[in-house]
Amino acid sequence: MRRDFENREQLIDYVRTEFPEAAAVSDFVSDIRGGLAAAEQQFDAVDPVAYGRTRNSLDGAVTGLSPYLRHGVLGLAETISRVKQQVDSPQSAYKLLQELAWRDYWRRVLDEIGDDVWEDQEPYKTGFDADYYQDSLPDDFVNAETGNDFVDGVVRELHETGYLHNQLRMKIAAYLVHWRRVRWQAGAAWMLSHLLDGDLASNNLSWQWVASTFAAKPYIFNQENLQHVTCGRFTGADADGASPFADSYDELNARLFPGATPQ
Ligand SMILES: Cc1cc2nc3c(=O)[nH]c(=O)nc-3n(C[C@H](O)[C@H](O)[C@H](O)COP(=O)(O)OP(=O)(O)OC[C@H]3O[C@@H](n4cnc5c(N)ncnc54)[C@H](O)[C@@H]3O)c2cc1C
Repeated sequence: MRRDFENREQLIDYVRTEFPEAAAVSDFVSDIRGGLAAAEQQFDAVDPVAYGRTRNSLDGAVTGLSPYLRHGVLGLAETISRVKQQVDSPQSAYKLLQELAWRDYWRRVLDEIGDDVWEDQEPYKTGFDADYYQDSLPDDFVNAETGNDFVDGVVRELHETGYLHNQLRMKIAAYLVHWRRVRWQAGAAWMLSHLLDGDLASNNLSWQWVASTFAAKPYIFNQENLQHVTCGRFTGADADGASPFADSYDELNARLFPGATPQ
């Protein structure tokens, strides 16, 4: 493959020509830059202390390191030790180190289970058997035409940027599996094919965690939490103003999982 390009446009044209099938699926070009210089620039902006305080918010100080870790531009062990050097004591970087440890953990699970990462690791704890869930993604979902500002906005964001904040990944996964009753495998394959940091271990095992096939209970969220973590960017409402995410957690659990055994 060619490696010498005069500018980014030339590189983009080359990739489009070499991978016409990919260009046909999605022709968006993400702002995320590849390469070591971009990775170093991204690392220089990391603030482990602010990360610990704000990482769950869409406006939070998340690192954007995942594409570089995924493609080996930055090594995981090297990144962990560089983060520790940035702070007075590892305690100050606790949250960031913990998240990097999750990455390591998922990778080790994948090493053990191999291709079974596509199989349910445990039964669903939702009160439904795996057969209850549909195998394919609904058309209105993939086309971002559900009418719900959160769902359509997140689908478009993933298609256009190749990146989603962790909270958006968790919530869109929960929507597909628990509100639309889609098997997590269909959602995982879709997300993996669009993410610039697409990683079999982190992706599939996180989907299984949301679905409850690798966790003690399903992950869900409500409208209040959605609006809070997305800093008001999404209302979570449908075109008619109603929201499938309204209600308390108790009410949502009763509605979504009527046959589940209480935890
Ligand atoms: C449904 C779902 C699918 C996911 N798919 C992927 C994927 O394909 N590739 C991928 O790299 N991550 C995946 N994640 C994990 C996480 O969402 C991303 O690593 C993170 O959002 C990447 O953005 P960041 O680098 O700004 O993260 P930050 O929040 O800044 O985190 C720093 C680093 O810690 C690691 N990390 C953070 N959160 C997690 C986590 N929950 N699990 C594992 N490692 C974590 C990542 O290496 C990340 O780069 C997924 C999570 C969910 C819920």
